[in-house]
Amino acid sequence: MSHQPEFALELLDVRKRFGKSEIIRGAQLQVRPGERVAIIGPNGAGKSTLFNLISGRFAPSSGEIRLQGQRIDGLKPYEINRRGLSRSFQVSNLFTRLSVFENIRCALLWSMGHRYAFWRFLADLEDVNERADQLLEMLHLDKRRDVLAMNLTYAEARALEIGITIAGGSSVILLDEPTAGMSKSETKRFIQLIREVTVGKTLLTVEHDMGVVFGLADKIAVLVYGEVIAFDTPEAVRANARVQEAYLGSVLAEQQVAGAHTA
Ligand SMILES: Nc1ncnc2c1ncn2[C@@H]1O[C@H](COP(=O)(O)OP(=O)(O)OP(=O)(O)O)[C@@H](O)[C@H]1O
Repeated sequence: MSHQPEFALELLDVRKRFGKSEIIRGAQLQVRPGERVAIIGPNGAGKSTLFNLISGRFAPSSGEIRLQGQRIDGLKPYEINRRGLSRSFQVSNLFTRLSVFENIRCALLWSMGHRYAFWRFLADLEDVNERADQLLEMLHLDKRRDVLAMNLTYAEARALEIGITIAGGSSVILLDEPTAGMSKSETKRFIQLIREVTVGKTLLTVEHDMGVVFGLADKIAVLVYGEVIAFDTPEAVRANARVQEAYLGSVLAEQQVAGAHTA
């Protein structure tokens, strides 16, 4: 039995400069296995940059990033993926001319191709179709199995995208604004779907919609000017005076006003 590290993902004094400006300024974060974490913060706080650092698109200027206790900072995105971290792709990265089933099958084959020796790969090939169908059922896409990806509704395409992200069996999943562009009822269903398909996994999302944040996250990380100023349960973050002042007070007020107008 391999022992499980205390943290699935750790950021230790992570910094990132672009030219002269330091965008991530000593970010700290310790995420336990199985936690669902939403990263929130004002525009330009560095949320996307943080995701790009974790997934290996950028290397940090200094600091450490650890996945299951092992350093991953400076590794290439595919190497980080191989170690068990998967980031959602944009809808446009679906194979639009392949069916839903074929998209999932490709994701499974791709992940197996680099994880297994060739003889093992051949043996496992027989299981792939079955596993693809299981995933489609979980995603509630089984009835859309043979539809071309280009003919899916927006919400279905986002579900397929999440299926592709989790297909490889990664234990840490990064989702960038998973419900962006969805209606209120689609969003509600989609949060439930994300909860179902990520059971047992560690989940990080970047999210602007506070309804999604409070519906999905066990913990919230508040990023302001490249620093994590709070990392706690939704209730504690909501009550945190520093967060209220820096960010959440105004956002919640705005979203309540917006909600009142659309209600
Ligand atoms: N490759 C880059 N080169 C130079 N500056 C960059 C680069 N990427 C991001 N930045 C700058 O870093 C800052 C933070 O951007 P980032 O997109 O990470 O913020 P964010 O919190 O995701 O914002 P939003 O909520 O608006 O998406 C911005 O000022 C942005 O201009």
